[in-house]
Amino acid sequence: MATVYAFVAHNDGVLDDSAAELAAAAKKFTDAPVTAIVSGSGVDAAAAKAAELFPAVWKMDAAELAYPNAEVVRKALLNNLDAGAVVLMAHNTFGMDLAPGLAVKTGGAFVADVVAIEGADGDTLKVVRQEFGGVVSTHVTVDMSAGAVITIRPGAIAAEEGAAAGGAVEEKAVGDVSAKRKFIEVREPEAGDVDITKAEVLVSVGRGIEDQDNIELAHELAKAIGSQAEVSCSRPIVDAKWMDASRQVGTSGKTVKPKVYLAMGISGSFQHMGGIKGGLIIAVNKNPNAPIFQVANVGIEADILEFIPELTEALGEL
Ligand SMILES: Cc1cc2nc3c(=O)[nH]c(=O)nc-3n(C[C@H](O)[C@H](O)[C@H](O)COP(=O)(O)OP(=O)(O)OC[C@H]3O[C@@H](n4cnc5c(N)ncnc54)[C@H](O)[C@@H]3O)c2cc1C
Repeated sequence: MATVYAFVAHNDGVLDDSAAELAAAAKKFTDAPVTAIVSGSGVDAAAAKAAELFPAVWKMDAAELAYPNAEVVRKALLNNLDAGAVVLMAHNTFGMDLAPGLAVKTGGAFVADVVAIEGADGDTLKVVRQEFGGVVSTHVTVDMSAGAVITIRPGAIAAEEGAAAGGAVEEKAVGDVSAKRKFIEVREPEAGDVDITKAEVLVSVGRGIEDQDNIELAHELAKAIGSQAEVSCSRPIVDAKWMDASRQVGTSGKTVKPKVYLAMGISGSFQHMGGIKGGLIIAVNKNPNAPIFQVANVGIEADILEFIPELTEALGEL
């Protein structure tokens, strides 16, 4: 098998959780050393962190890579990758932009949004993807003989605890990365009313809450739980303008790490679940086949419009 690379995401010198997940994902199909690729401007700290997870690290450090422009990064990768390379990256917003074009340019196979890796037999890789919002799993074989670009769903493959690779960092010249796509500006999101990323307990409501007026039920439950609890939501609730975007959990919202996550009337789309990192997930849903029951630690089949007030009342009696 050709060299396996992991393109790792980072921010301000801090590696994204997906970096360790990519290291674990690679070990599921190769015993060979995997090279992490850290791209950006001023990435010494991120490269050093990547070296704790991977036996080798390529540092692509250049002013042109300061902003996440997939066209520029793709060119820098193509200037360095060897023929037949197998490249893993997170199935996040940037990975979705970078990966397909990279596969086209390298001529390798492309598999998106992998949730499990079953192993490899020679150049044939077996992976699992999900269809129909997670209701159906598809087992896919991938011919990696001409290389491959594989995006892995964040949170789907568990990182290894306490991995210490002690890798060596090698600086790579990025080469010609002139691109038609130009960086214009970074727009910070408006500050919201609460910081759900700090909450220990999240009462999170989805479309199952049915009506804007019912959102008050979630606030009452959070109040009954105590000051460590906040209310968060899935994206349809923000789209309906029933809650501020600062409360949205998911790949296009916030990433949260509460001790307890109460998912109320949330189906469990990967875009939502991708924003939950750790903690006990308690899902309440009236549909016994809701995909969230496959990933929740505790599943309760109930109507949340009855369950939430009952739980609030019971907590009030403690
Ligand atoms: C690029 C992109 C980015 C996205 N980013 C995000 C994101 O960051 N966060 C996010 O959440 N979504 C995101 N989405 C949307 C995502 O795909 C789903 O559509 C969304 O998460 C579904 O929200 P939901 O679970 O609340 O609604 P639904 O999928 O409609 O599920 C509602 C659930 O409530 C249950 N229910 C209904 N009534 C009741 C009741 N009375 N009691 C109990 N259960 C009930 C139903 O059985 C169902 O399971 C994104 C989509 C795209 C394309």
